[in-house]
Amino acid sequence: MSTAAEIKAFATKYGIKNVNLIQTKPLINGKWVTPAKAETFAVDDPATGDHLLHVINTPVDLVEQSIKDAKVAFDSFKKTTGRYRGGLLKKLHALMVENEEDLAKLCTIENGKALPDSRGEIKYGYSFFEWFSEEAPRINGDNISSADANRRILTYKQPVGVVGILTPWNFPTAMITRKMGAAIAAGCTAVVKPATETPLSALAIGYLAQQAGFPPGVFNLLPVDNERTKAVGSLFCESKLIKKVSFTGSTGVGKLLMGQSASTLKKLSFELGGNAPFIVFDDADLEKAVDGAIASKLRQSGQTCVCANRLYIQEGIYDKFAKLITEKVSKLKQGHGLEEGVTHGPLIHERAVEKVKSQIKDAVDKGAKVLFGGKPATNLGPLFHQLTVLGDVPRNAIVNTDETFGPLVPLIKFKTEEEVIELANNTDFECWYGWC
Ligand SMILES: NC(=O)c1ccc[n+]([C@@H]2O[C@H](COP(=O)([O-])OP(=O)(O)OC[C@H]3O[C@@H](n4cnc5c(N)ncnc54)[C@H](O)[C@@H]3O)[C@@H](O)[C@H]2O)c1
Ligand SMILES: O=CCCC(=O)O
Repeated sequence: MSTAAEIKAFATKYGIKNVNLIQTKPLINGKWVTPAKAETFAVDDPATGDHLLHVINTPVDLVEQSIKDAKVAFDSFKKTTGRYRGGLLKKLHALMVENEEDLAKLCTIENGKALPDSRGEIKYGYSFFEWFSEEAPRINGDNISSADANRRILTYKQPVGVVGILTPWNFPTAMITRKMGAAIAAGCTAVVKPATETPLSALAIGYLAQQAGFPPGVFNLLPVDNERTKAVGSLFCESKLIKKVSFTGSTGVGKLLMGQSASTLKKLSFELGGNAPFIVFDDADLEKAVDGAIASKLRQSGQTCVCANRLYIQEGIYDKFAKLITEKVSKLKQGHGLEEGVTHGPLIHERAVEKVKSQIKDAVDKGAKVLFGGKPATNLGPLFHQLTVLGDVPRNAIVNTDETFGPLVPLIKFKTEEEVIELANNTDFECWYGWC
């Protein structure tokens, strides 16, 4: 792991005021643990490729120990009142507010997103603690009418037990706080494996949870490298002590985890991939439609699960829309997320850059036109790809069916409402609301 001097130098370099937020060891049963044989992995700045700090690669036996510790902690934590747990979350919320700017910087440094985006994430992240601090005291059951006059039916809500939390790099703070807020409010304890790319944001929450007075074992943080991630994923799914797994990430990994959970019939909550359509009709307000499309499609350089993936533009407004979105995208600024004025940072890893490149090549080979960008931007850093607008994207291009998770804006022309509804719904991803 990084030495105290390295951590101090890192904090000074990036203007992080609260140096205690920077932790590089796993948090197990209320302690920052240094294993006997301390292997580490590097945390990189995706904008430059520089190794920033080294974090301990938690050994599997310590992960197992932390699951046992979380179970012991659960046996008393489950008996606490919702009001007590709400109080813990309230304190943690206040501490995150106090350390907001430092947390935002940490997020940008390891994830690459522009600082204003990270500030938004931290606010979004701590809002879950505020929300669940208010929900915790009001976890009520139901009194249900019975068909039999001699009976009463009551339901109680009880915590499920130890929860395994697996979070992604694209919201290194908010995906932990959302899952953890709910678990703690309910009276569960948690073992968390943060994304390998972004452990620092997670460990900073661990530090603040300690300051907020979380009892030992209630919230455990287990950073591991990519190789060990698979072993920890299957351990969480197959452990009899873990009663629920919550995961945000790719559909492929979600399927794997679901398969691994069969042996324990685990309760699962997953948030996976998507393929959202963005539809613009001829009578749309052009400015608003273009601004909305950019905000949705290019947020965090296209790396959020709620990004629009494919843009359907009606033929009457198509040319004007294509011209305006190209103009507006050309004014956005890519670069290091901490640099003033930068709106878009790098992608997270080489696989992400390759996916964008291959979807562009596929669409262009099938007849799409590059209206803006179209190439990697290695002049900015190894993981940058130009923000790209493709026009006349044919319907057989892969981008119609496969999520990009990158800065590619594909414009697909349509004629009628019936046609576009058919196209929009022609996807393996189900509509959540049952409207479509
Ligand atoms: N829904 C979301 O918010 C979200 C977030 C990130 C990524 N994604 C999806 O992931 C794709 C690209 O990102 P990626 O390739 O880094 O995704 P990924 O699924 O490989 O990684 C996401 C997270 O899952 C963890 N993970 C990976 N393999 C695991 C395993 N076997 N067991 C347990 N955890 C494991 C990783 O540490 C990472 O933090 C995107 O196309 C998108 O669909 C979705
Ligand atoms: O990227 C997906 C997570 C973002 C969210 O659900 O708010």
